Amino acid sequence: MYNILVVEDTAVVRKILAKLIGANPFFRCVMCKDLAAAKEALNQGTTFLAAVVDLNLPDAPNGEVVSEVLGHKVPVVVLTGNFDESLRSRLLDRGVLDYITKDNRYAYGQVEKLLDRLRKNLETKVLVVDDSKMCLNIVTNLLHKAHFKVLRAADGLEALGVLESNPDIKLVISDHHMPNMDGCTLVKTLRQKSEYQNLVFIGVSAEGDGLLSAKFIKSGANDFLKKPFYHEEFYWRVFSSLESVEMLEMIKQQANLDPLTGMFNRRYLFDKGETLFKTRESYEGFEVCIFDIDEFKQVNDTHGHLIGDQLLVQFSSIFKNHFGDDLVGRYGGEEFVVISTKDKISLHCDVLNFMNEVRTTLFTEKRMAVTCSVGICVDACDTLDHTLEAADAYLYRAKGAGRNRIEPLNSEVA
Ligand SMILES: Nc1nc2c(ncn2[C@@H]2O[C@H](COP(=O)(O)OP(=O)(O)OP(=O)(O)O)[C@@H](O)[C@H]2O)c(=O)[nH]1
Repeated sequence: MYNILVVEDTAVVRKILAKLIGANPFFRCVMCKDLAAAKEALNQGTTFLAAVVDLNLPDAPNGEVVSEVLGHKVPVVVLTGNFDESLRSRLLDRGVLDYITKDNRYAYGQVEKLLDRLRKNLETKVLVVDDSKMCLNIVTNLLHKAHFKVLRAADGLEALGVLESNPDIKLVISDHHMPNMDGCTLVKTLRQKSEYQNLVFIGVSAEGDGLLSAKFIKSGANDFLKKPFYHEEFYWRVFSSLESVEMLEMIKQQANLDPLTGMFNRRYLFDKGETLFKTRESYEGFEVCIFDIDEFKQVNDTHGHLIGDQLLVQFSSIFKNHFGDDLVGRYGGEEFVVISTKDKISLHCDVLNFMNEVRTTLFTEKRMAVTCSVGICVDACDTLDHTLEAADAYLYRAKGAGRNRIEPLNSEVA
């Protein structure tokens, strides 16, 4: 949980901010009506992720709260009705992270979005690459103020080494003219490797005739900044590049998940399953199981589709608990798949334990008893598809033999 300090004298604005910021499960708001209350909150030793402050307070009408909060090294977001451009630029120069005016209803959403960005930054590693110590320090300082974790390198070659030993770096901010390897060569080299396709890369340079920015972008950079840059532009370019890549990652992740149960879907099972299949020699085993809930149609017909959905969610949650070490997913309707690389006896025991839990569980608010049937193929066929087909044939046999059983049953664990 991260604390957010809100210093605002208008009750209705406090209420809006409390609702918006409070809706974020990571945030706890500390509300102050004036500078005196803010001082008290800051001096209590509480750590704040950021502060959202109004400039015109009853006991501090000229933005005095900004110095107070900055003095405690807490990032400041000004939310004000004051549209004075020179005041805005003076405050930004003093290190205020952003100056947001209350001129439309989106302003409040913008504040919440910025706070959430700061929270995500705590876990975001950035590599700054520059041969000038002074430039490295300026950029590092800006990034630290926005809560990023910062690593540094003096040229492109050194950057490659830092990236190799820190695969969780999300963003590179790189100068162009450097000894050993320049910025454009660095980004070109990175984009040739599959592991760096999602890395955000921002080129920076004092050379700004347009040719270099084009060269950077053509080499694979996401954006370009001309030195010297204004820190507001720096932050928003960094934030928006990160957000685009995060959005793409989220879409990719969603594309792999079944929306009802949150389990991996068929597409992902095939993709990941193929990788396991190709490398199966290196594991203790390679088995495929297909589980199918017995007479599930009757559940829908008797209690309706929503109860059927509830049952699937509950079933999949038990399923995930029992096969946490394996590749598992929803194969279709009421069918679930396990692709396992452990030895066949261990897998068989897991299957039996799972089926026993299903048999003894009462499902949904209707407290229904449920069983399932399983087909297991313990010896990989020539392809993954054929292995799945073999497991499916066993499942068919289990259904035909009366359901609520494993086919074939391993005599060593039966
Ligand atoms: N509620 C709900 N039902 C689904 C979903 N996907 C598939 N189904 C239903 O699952 C039922 C599967 O029925 P059948 O294939 O006849 O199988 P069954 O009734 O389980 O019978 P056996 O497999 O032979 O034991 C169908 O009625 C589908 O409409 C879903 O996401 N939610």
